[in-house]
Amino acid sequence: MARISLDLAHSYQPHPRQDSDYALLPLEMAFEDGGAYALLGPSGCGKSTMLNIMSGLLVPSHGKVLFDGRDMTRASPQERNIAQVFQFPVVYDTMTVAENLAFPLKNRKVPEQQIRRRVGQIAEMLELSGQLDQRAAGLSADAKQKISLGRGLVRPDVAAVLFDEPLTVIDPRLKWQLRRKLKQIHHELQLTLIYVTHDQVEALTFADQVVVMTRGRALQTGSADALFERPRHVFVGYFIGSPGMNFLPARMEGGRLDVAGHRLQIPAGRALPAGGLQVGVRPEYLALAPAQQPGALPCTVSQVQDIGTCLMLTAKVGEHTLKARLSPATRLPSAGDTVWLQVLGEHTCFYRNEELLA
Ligand SMILES: Nc1ncnc2c1ncn2[C@@H]1O[C@H](COP(=O)(O)OP(=O)(O)OP(=O)(O)O)[C@@H](O)[C@H]1O
Repeated sequence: MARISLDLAHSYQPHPRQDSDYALLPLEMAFEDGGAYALLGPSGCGKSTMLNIMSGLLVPSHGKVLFDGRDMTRASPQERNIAQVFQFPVVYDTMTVAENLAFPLKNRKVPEQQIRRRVGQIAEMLELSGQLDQRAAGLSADAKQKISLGRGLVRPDVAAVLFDEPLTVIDPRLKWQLRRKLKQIHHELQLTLIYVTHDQVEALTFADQVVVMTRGRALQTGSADALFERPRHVFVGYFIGSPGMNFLPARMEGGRLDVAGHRLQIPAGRALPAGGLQVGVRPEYLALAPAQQPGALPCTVSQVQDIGTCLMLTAKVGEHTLKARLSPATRLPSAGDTVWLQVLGEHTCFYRNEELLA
């Protein structure tokens, strides 16, 4: 295994001139040995480009890729000792499940006995033990993709295993199970796993560290908790969570804080600089408050939905919409009612130019 560090940028164009010409803007980051990472972001943000640069399928147009401090920028995937699992199954139909799983080990001339042991272990982890002697040809797409996952995980000596949206073809019911299984496999095998997805649930279930990306930028790398509690960029606040973070325009002037046109008391212990700000608060932390309570705003209810585990309240403060997750025990307001929502509190984040300030 290896610590993989990147200090690079990539453009598919020969003469990039502006930020939009880059699939990856200049970034510096490291993937620690044995970690479980996810690269998360919307389509086209640069996830596959970053993965392919790590695997050696793509040479970055600028900068370097280091494995344990060694420059591997131009090394092939074989030289890097990387295993990859793609969106669609890569299996040999004429081989049995066991032969497919053994293939990467046979290629490396691993002794037969060790191969049998490792194939047995991986098959058991992925619940393929009962199908080891079956030919891959007759298997379902789910089972074939499980074989691909197994082939990625079977070598104990790889620098890292890279997964590019590996659960796309998997049936939704099995998807949930496999996500958890991969997490468990990570704990058992202690391999470095890097997993590309645009699905936040997939990323947050699987990974210890999630890299949130947009438009060629890696905005924040953090645990599920850090990304939820302290998004360092408004995009992270908006992209993580369901629904995402609420944002309201604010302004500090002459030591006074104005949020969406209302004067509010600055929360204790927060020093805010003068000028324009954005206030970010998660729907989970917006609570109903008594009228005129410090830090609360009067809002007009647009909609209340009972979504089982909670009530989802949609309300307007001026032209701005807020979403609040309220406990099911809450007395139900009706559309058109005025309610006070506690916007400022210990979980509230303040942003300037989209970056977290406090
Ligand atoms: N071979 C290529 N040649 C030119 N441009 C490319 C190439 N591959 C990707 N791009 C562009 O680079 C940007 C990043 O693409 P990339 O595939 O890395 O994003 P992604 O986050 O993996 O998206 P998706 O989830 O849709 O696969 C996009 O604007 C894409 O159009």
